[in-house]
Amino acid sequence: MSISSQEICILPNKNNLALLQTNGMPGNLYNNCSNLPATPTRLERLLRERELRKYSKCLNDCEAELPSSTQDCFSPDLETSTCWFNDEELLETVSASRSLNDDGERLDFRTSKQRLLVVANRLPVSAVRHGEDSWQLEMSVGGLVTALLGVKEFDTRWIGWAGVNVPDEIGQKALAKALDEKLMQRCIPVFLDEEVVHQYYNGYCNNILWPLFHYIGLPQEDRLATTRSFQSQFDAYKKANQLFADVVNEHYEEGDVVWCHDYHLMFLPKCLKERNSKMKVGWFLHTPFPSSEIHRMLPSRLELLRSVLAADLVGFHTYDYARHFVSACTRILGLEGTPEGVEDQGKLTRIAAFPVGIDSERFIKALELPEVQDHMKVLKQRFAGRKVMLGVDRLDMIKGIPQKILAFEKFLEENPNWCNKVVLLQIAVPTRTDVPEYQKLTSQVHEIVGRINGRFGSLTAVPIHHLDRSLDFHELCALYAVTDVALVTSLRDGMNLVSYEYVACQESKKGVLILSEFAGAAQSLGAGAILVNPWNVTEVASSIGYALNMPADEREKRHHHNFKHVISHTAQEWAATFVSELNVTIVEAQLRTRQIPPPLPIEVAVDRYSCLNNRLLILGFNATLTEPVDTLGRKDSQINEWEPKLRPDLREPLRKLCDDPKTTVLVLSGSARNVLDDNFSDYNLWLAAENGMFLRVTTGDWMTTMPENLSMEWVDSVKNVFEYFTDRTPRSQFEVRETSLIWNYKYSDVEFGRLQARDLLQHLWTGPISNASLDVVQGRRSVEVRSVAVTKVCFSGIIHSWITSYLISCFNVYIGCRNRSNPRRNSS
Ligand SMILES: O=P(O)(O)OC[C@H]1O[C@H](O[C@H]2O[C@H](CO)[C@@H](O)[C@H](O)[C@H]2O)[C@H](O)[C@@H](O)[C@@H]1O
Ligand SMILES: O=c1ccn([C@@H]2O[C@H](COP(=O)(O)OP(=O)(O)O)[C@@H](O)[C@H]2O)c(=O)[nH]1
Repeated sequence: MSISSQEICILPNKNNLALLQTNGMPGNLYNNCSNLPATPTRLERLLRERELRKYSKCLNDCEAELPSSTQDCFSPDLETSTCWFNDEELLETVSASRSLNDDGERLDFRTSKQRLLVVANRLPVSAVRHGEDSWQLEMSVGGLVTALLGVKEFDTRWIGWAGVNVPDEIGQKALAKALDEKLMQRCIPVFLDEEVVHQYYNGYCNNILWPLFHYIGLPQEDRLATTRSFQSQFDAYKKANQLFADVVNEHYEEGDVVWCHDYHLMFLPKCLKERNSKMKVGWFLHTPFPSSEIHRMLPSRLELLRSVLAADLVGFHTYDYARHFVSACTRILGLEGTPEGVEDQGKLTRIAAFPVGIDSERFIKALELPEVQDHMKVLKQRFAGRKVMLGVDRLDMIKGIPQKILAFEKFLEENPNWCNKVVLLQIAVPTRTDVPEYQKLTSQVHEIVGRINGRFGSLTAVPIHHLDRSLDFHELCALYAVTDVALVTSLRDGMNLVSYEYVACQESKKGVLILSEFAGAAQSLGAGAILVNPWNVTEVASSIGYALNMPADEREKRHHHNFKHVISHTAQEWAATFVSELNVTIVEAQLRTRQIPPPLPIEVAVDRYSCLNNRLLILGFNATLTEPVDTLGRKDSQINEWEPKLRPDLREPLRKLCDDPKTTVLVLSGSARNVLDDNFSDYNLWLAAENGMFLRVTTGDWMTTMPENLSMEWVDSVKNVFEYFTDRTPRSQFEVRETSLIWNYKYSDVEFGRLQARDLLQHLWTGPISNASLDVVQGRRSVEVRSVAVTKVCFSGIIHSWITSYLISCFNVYIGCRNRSNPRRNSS
């Protein structure tokens, strides 16, 4: 079949790439592309990317064949059609979507489905062994599986653990084969031995990270033993992540998108990028990310954050989780948080919220299936005359099952007339059964259910039906469809897809959703659901009463609102949005990299250095030769740390450099003369204090380059302002130098420090310095006020003439200073 005028054609034309769009196609956004800005915004890039993929998919679906010559595509219609992109950037976007063939000139529409490697701890199926080489595969239960099975737009391979130990090669080969043939998404197993699973999955993942991320905290009392085995569990975690990385590397093809999932694989982005820095890596967290104060408790807090930041794009269900993550990176790692993400040494990791959804169509369509209808009939008969409330959860402490049941008990207590008229069906799917905490929870729940049924039940009926098992998809849909109220009381929950599924199946009944405000879903379904604090049993009990008595029109309105959301925010949309964002992030990163001067390759520098005879090394002091700041502010009690000190490990190398007759060293700093004297008097070098206002060789006296008429009348009033803010900003300090004043808050709480700095600047601008000829320099964590003539830039003029007149003829000059993470924000 050839491409008709109702389809599109992507043509490369010499240097430009034109995407020609004909009338009938969707995506009219760029119909008038002469308006397309030369430098598109991120949103525009994203829209292009998404549209492009839609087109490719469209062509793919109708199996369009490429005409023998791209010129064949021209038709009168096409002549008048819209010309899209014509920039190099689009070429990258297109090739990112794998539409570009090897020679980069023609596009192969048929390979345009982007290859996606989904890497998650768990495969969508769990394996049960039936013989030496025979395996039975069963669907895994959990929101992550539900969400990812809904992803259909990509050529997906799923890499994960099959939930079983397979020590022998025959078994491994047979399982790999069975998985390869499974489902529409091919599955590739990662084999983990029992000890690794015990330490990594049961231990580090489910006994440490999971409770911590859900605000349950680190092991205490009977979980205290974990504290001692923490390091070995963390080692197993890293080892397991490396095993996942090995499998990814084995199956990776250039251009693939690698999407890592969840708290089990926080180390994976780093492992992958270390091996191949060009790999497109995204990481998504399905759980909450807690406040930085909670994350801070984790002994491996730094390593985990750094590893995740190796990814190009990091995603969370909600803006709150993303915000917490950025805050952990700024407070714990001391990095720069920007509206786009987190920046470290010029590298930006994009951080954003991507709320997951479900494959709503699958649920809606399932309701028509005869087997689902049959289940519905049976359920309706079984509970005729009673209102039915539903709970569907993994039997996990975060799901608040005991709290839910206690609230239901309270409701029955307070509303005895409802006793025989309402029933709670609780599906509690066993999970992580090897972890003692989960075993304990099971007994606790059984005990409460038994007590309440004993208290409120009769010979013929009990108020709570509790099932410790999972249901198949059809049974579950039937339950969702016939019940009157769904009760989700998670104490914390990344998203909670059960609430989405319930809404999707309630188009006819319009049941009520009672939803914990601590589930991510509360942010999307909050307007239609009754939101509750699950810890407040009284509130939940009264919400149950409200839901059971809710008039039909209110139910309808609430349901309609949520239904609209569920059908428009699907799992497919979620994945497509994430991958588009990842593709665009990579294009933008490439554009950024081109703007930043590349780091000097060490070998080249060393080579050049070695073959020269007269060298001048100009070194910065603060953060170049001093200890880095402990971003957690632990050194606050050690006042002497506030004084900048030459790093002990640099003393020897510096001495060697200074003693080398072929090398002259100059330390150029904003610090005062006495600070440089204290640190460098013993070395044979040049010192330039206060940004070059003072200069001396250590064997001689200080000279000044300060202009004679430099006015310092402003100092006292600025000092008053600095004093005021130092008093009110714990761990901040100010320094009075001979030509400038500097207030710094590098040991203070970074966010508070920034607010205070803003306020301080306001005071300065409207007060003491409003008319003075001063420079106010806002540093990364400081504010400096100095006379206009006092800057390193001025000094560079001075040094330039000094070097020219005195040294340049015989020296080769090197300048060393700290790596600035955000040049825009740094002044001086
Ligand atoms: O694999 P398991 O240890 O048996 O646990 C099942 C899954 O539980 C968690 O699900 C989360 O993902 C959902 C979808 O994004 C979300 O709605 C829910 O709030 C989360 O709890 C876990 O994060 C997965 O990795 C597990 O596979
Ligand atoms: O018997 C059951 C009970 C639950 N689920 C599925 O398990 C997932 C639970 O996801 P959710 O996001 O609510 O929580 P998670 O278990 O991932 O924490 C949902 O998709 C349910 O359809 C299932 O397949 N069978």
